[in-house]
Amino acid sequence: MALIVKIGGSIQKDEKDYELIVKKIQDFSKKSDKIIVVTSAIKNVTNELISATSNTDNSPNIVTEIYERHIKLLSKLADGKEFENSFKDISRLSDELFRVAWSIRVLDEVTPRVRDYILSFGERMATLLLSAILRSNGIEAEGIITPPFLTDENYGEANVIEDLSKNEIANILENAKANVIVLPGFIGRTREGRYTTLGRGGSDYTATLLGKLVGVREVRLVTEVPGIMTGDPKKFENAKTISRLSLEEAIELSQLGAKRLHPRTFDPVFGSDMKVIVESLYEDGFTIINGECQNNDGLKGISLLDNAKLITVESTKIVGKIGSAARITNEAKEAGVNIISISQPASETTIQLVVDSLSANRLLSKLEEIRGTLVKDIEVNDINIVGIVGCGIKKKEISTKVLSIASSYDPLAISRGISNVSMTFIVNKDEGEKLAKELHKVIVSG
Ligand SMILES: Nc1ncnc2c1ncn2[C@@H]1O[C@H](COP(=O)(O)OP(=O)(O)O)[C@@H](O)[C@H]1O
Ligand SMILES: N[C@@H](CC(=O)OP(=O)(O)O)C(=O)O
Repeated sequence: MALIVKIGGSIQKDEKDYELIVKKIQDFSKKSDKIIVVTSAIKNVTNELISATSNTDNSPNIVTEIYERHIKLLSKLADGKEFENSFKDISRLSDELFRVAWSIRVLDEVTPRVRDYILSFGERMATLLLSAILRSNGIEAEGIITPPFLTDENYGEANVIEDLSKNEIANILENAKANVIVLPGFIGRTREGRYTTLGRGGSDYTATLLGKLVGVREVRLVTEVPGIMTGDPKKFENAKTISRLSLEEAIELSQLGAKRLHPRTFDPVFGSDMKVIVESLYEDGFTIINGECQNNDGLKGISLLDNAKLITVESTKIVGKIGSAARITNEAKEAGVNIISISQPASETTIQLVVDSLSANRLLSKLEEIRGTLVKDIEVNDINIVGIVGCGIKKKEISTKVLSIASSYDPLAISRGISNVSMTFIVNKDEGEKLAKELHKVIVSG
């Protein structure tokens, strides 16, 4: 039975990391006759490529630095013929990237299609590097840089066409010469052969979707933290690994930003008996994700989103008027702004929208255009979003406890997520961290 192993970008930074990755793949090879390794771009490369697309003056320098990092790692970790061949392959890809970097510098324009094309180099170069390192360490591995998925043309957040991709993947597996196949995560291609990306964190989603399309039992997401934790260990000092999450809990936590997982990561797991394991390259501890809520489930994890704005649109003209909410949300659509949360009191006098701080101004200027018609007043507040997840929240005694803690922070809005396994509180910006830490204490103390 094949096994899918996703190697995150956070654990691809230096020689030590690659030594541990080699060891991990060797260990997995003892248990599984076919391994599909999905790789992300090496640490920070996607962010750097994004900055190349917004800071076009500097793009040739950025891509030169990316190329040098790959070659430096290759020269330390591969030798002889392996080094020579892979050096040529990585250099060929980098030449192409360098030419694109110069064109965007000259044109000072990057379309969504070109942006995805540029981002695709991160995962493609990582595929060449990782497969070369595995081979240099005696693992029979083949790197295939063609993305395994066919997608639509929704650049930046492409949708995978599953039936066509299934055939593609079957072809890849049939023609592969090695038992360890390294594929690029995060990227796809259209039927015309143009590169697309699936959205940030998309390699985790690549791994689970491949798992579904190939029909595997287990997908392993290998990263720098020992599983999905009760809170981001960078924000919550005493965060602990969550040993098991039901699918609903995992979906809620990933949507709320835990472990920077792509929001669709767990979609492919529905209706299958595939389990997903999130584990660390460096230490023991892992999270198993599968199945439904269990009776003894309590509270599992917390998230704190601290860069959001609450936009309150006030208008007596909204009351009882069919289509007014649609009109407001359509402004967000027109502005290309994702609505994180939306609410309206039964009096229908206001509509509250929560959006990312970075996109708030785009929405505000669209709303200003309809001031005086549908919109009377607009209020903007800096807020935090605190989300708490766990099947236990369905139990009255647990939800009462959570609500009573939150009530002392005077939440601006409260909502519940899928299958009632989460609660989200919108609070003023200076209150979020305190509330999240207090709720986190309740989770950790069980
Ligand atoms: N609840 C959480 N559990 C674990 N990690 C979290 C959580 N919330 C946020 N993170 C952050 O996610 C990071 C790992 O995600 P990411 O950098 O995308 O890894 P990778 O590149 O390996 O996919 C961790 O370093 C951690 O700071
Ligand atoms: N490289 C892409 C895809 C990805 O999933 O990366 P990572 O596994 O490092 O989160 C990104 O940064 O969005």
